[in-house]
Amino acid sequence: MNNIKVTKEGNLETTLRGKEVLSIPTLNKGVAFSAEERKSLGLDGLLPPTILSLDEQAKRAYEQFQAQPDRLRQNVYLNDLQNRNEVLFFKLLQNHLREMLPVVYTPTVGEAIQEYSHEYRRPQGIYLSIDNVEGIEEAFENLHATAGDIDLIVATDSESILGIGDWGVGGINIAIGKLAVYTAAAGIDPSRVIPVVLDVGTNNEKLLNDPLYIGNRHERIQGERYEAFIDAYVKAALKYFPKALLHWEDLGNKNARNIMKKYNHEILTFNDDIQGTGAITLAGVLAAMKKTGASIKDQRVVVFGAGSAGIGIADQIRDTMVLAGLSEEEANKAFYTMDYRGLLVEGMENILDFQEPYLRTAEEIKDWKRDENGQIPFIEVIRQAKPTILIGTSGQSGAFSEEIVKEMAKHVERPVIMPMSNPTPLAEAVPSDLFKWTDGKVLVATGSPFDNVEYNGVSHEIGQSNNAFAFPGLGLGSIVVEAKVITPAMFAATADAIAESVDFETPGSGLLPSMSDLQEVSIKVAIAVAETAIKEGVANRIPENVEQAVLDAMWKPQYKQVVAK
Ligand SMILES: NC(=O)C1=CN([C@@H]2O[C@H](COP(=O)(O)OP(=O)(O)OC[C@H]3O[C@@H](n4cnc5c(N)ncnc54)[C@H](O)[C@@H]3O)[C@@H](O)[C@H]2O)C=CC1
Ligand SMILES: CC(=O)C(=O)O
Ligand SMILES: [Mg+2]
Repeated sequence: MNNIKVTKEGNLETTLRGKEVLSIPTLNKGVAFSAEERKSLGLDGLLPPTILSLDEQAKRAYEQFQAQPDRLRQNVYLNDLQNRNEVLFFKLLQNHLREMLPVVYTPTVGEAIQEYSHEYRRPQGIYLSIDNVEGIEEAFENLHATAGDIDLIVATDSESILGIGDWGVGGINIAIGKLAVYTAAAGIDPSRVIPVVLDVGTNNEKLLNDPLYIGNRHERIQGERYEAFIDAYVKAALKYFPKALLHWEDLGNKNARNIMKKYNHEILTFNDDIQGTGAITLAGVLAAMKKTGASIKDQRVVVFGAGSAGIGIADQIRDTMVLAGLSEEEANKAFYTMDYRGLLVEGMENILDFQEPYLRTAEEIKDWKRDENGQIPFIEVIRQAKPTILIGTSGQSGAFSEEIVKEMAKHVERPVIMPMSNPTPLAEAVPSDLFKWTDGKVLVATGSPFDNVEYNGVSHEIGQSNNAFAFPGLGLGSIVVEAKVITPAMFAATADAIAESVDFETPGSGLLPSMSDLQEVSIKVAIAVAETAIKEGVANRIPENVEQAVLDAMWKPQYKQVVAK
């Protein structure tokens, strides 16, 4: 912002005074302002007299957090804190990452999104409306930021929020949640990011009928008007912030793929649900191969839920199989993809273009049992395909039933099962059941956090197969080398770096690293991504020492001295 500058010495310099200083979350330190700052910034008498340190404030904030009656209230509390004092919010989050990540991110962010219009207190980020395409540039203009000020923009149109569907303007909270993870995990400077909601209306009747709903109160606009709106957003974002990474979140799967096709080869951008999720799941699969000694070339994979995440995952595992020596055709044949109609087979109606590589032929399944609708049900797919890996990206709570899991376990020594759907209540299975139904043989990772499972005297940590392990480091690495685009090799490097961080020694360790190591893992990912970008020739900036450049770029939750200008 024009009235706040970072000086050469690393101080914050501002022309603002008094209450204005206290109202800007990037500037505000509350009772941590020193006597000198209070004097020069016109804060004397506006604050209680005692000065506390950041650590002391964080202790008090933690007490306040703990006093909240439930997770949603904790989310609202933290959001409020972020809007008051950014450094304190991130300090608290860093101190209690494992405990608070599920509050600012999945699962609780899902509740906060649903309650957005009722819990609304202050705007955060920018709200772009399809009914005012001409206003997009003005919205960016109103941020009063200059070209070099922004590194990252996370945008959603809220059509497919986690597994809970269309939540209109409230989807901005997923962009805010993802950005909090970027900062907590990879030290992306929170003053250099923008959450964006692309409000194209909503098909959610509950919102349309809610008198307090604060988004566009009409049906979702699709087709040419939608595309023009998206294009206007991309153009405006890059006009004002030419180096910014554009992250797409929770779009409907058709739009998500179209946007990827249109922009991914041209600008620095990626789709988190398709590509970030592909990378983290591939990491889990690679770790499973290492734990069992199996080869990725020999896997048979059932993808239950062939949408954005499901096919994004299939694509990245398939590409890795090809690198390991299979032909593309052989690799495609390792997959059995399913949607709400059962197994996807050639000739079915309404097949989406990104699902096509994985369709089974009529010949292959001619002897498979069909249900009364002529479709091939889940249990038959498991019986016939004998998968070694089962991925859940359907948003269908409990779909991995005892019958399904026991059938799978009949055919494979160590079944790899990943119920990836978020938030927690939508998981296809809960880990404790998976241990029980497979006599403890399962290798499991889930999308949302789950407690350890005690089985046969060992406490098993449940790895979180969530793109939160992928996007922060991917973003940081790309930003540090000013990548022109994100290449497939950069996603592969992300997966490798995560898989290498898995604990293969400790009994009961998870299939993915522990969330407590999120920052360490994200740094490794960032270094690997930056190095790969340089190797691939897509880096605009080549630091002498990549590791140092990554570490230097990381923002830390510490107060800067605020000086009056
Ligand atoms: N763990 C992670 O990092 C991530 C998890 N996800 C989760 O994956 C789930 C799906 O998300 P998206 O791929 O974005 O949605 P999507 O709508 O693109 O895909 C969902 C797919 O599930 C299918 N489906 C619906 N009902 C089904 C049923 N009864 N049986 C089989 N398939 C069924 C749909 O036809 C569709 O193909 C969500 O719960 C989301 O939270 C998504 C992205 C990342
Ligand atoms: C984690 C995530 O991106 C999702 O569930 O949509
Ligand atoms: Mg998502």
